[in-house]
Amino acid sequence: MRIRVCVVGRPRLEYARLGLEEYASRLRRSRKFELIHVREGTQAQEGQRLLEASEGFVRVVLDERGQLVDTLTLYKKLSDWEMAGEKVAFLIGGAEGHTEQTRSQAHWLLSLSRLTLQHELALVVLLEQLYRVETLRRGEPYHR
Ligand SMILES: C[S@@+](CC[C@H](N)C(=O)[O-])C[C@H]1O[C@@H](n2cnc3c(N)ncnc32)[C@H](O)[C@@H]1O
Repeated sequence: MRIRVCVVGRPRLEYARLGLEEYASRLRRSRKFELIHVREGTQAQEGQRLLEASEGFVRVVLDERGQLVDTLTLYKKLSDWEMAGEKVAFLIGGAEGHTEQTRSQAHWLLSLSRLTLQHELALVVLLEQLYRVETLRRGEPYHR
């Protein structure tokens, strides 16, 4: 299945760049995985760019107000979409977060925690979870 992660701007924090490279390279080994950086701008412009970058994909909008799930539920959701032949895009907002317009276009609003995370940190957490799901799919003993 094709997985696309769309994020506002490029990571500036060193630790985020390292985490991102680590999990993105692990994911690319076995998945059609793409990371799209959209240009920063006003909140509305960023929202529009995220929507354009995820056109034709099932949209999972990352937002602290979203549904809190465990890793196995995320795995099940992705497996169901894979069986249905869908491609899935995860959208991470910029410093101001998502607009109501972006949230209204979500197939699923997903929360990683009730805490507000800096968006580069949210990106690293998301990629680690996608990698974790990938190891479950391959039957590897990473998730415990
Ligand atoms: C700094 S946060 C934006 C905070 C903003 N005040 C808001 O209300 O959304 C930037 C982005 O990181 C992601 N993010 C931060 N915390 C998150 C969380 N707990 N769960 C899911 N995504 C989160 C979201 O995509 C969010 O749009």
